[in-house]
Amino acid sequence: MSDTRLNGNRKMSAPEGKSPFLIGVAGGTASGKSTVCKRIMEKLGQAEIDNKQRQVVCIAQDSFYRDLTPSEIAKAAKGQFNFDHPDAFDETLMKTTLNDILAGKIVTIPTYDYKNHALKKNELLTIYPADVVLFEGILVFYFPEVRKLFHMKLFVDTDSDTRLARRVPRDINERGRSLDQVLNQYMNFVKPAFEEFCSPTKKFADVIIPRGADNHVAIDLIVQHIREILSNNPRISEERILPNTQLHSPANHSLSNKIALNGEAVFKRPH
Ligand SMILES: Nc1ncnc2c1ncn2[C@@H]1O[C@H](COP(=O)(O)OP(=O)(O)O)[C@@H](O)[C@H]1O
Ligand SMILES: O=c1ccn([C@@H]2O[C@H](COP(=O)(O)O)[C@@H](O)[C@H]2O)c(=O)[nH]1
Repeated sequence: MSDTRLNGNRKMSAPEGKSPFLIGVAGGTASGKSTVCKRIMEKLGQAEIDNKQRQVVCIAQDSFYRDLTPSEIAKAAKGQFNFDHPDAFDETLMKTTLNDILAGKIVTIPTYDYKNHALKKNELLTIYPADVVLFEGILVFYFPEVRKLFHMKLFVDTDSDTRLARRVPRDINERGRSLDQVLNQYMNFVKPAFEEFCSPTKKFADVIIPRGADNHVAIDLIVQHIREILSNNPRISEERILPNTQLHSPANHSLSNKIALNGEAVFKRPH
């Protein structure tokens, strides 16, 4: 059965299932990308829903780190491998997987084990066709062929002091690093790669979210926009999705101070 939907000004056909609205969420390490995605899912009433039933799903770019060679594994163990360089990712797999998702296919992706610097190939996540797919990571806008797949591009813009202050405890508590390891990796690889590869991709964003998940106005507006897109889709009944977002009205008048717009419209259509 063929499923055709109007997604912005591009008509997409998904013979095997739904073709989702694909949102890229970029930003430096610990900027709050995952937290912003989590908030969006919560506000769309998706957080508690079983994986198979979800209309909004989130995928991390970390699931597309490439396999390391034995000498790279040795380097990684000594904190000498650059996980912030585009070459650390499997661009082809990222592209194929996102294209499969856009074609409405069910895909499986591994989760990432930061302690061992490797994909957990026996812990696969199944991504079922959904209405909205969020794809978050430091370099999701870096690769042109991946970038062009997004219908909406968000950049989480949190200052570098805050990001480092968040990364240190996170990497120590959740990713098995010592303080020295975190700081050395940050100085040698993370910071220079952010400046060279991640920060320049901010210009591709449709919406820049200063302060990440603290920016409730930006998140509410994004949620509202997603809700409108979904309600324009005749296949999705209103009650299945999206209780109304409460916008914080006192802040509405000063929107331009809250969201840095990168273009003439708040949200651009697919390009
Ligand atoms: N607005 C915030 N206030 C306080 N802590 C935050 C905030 N946003 C994220 N964090 C914390 O900072 C760390 C990194 O956030 P995360 O969303 O995982 O960033 P990213 O996905 O960009 O690496 C996590 O420990 C998270 O709980
Ligand atoms: O084995 C690894 C793989 C990645 N990293 C670091 O992770 C961040 C990206 O994840 P965020 O959640 O966006 O912070 C990247 O900066 C890598 O340096 C790692 O340390 N080890």
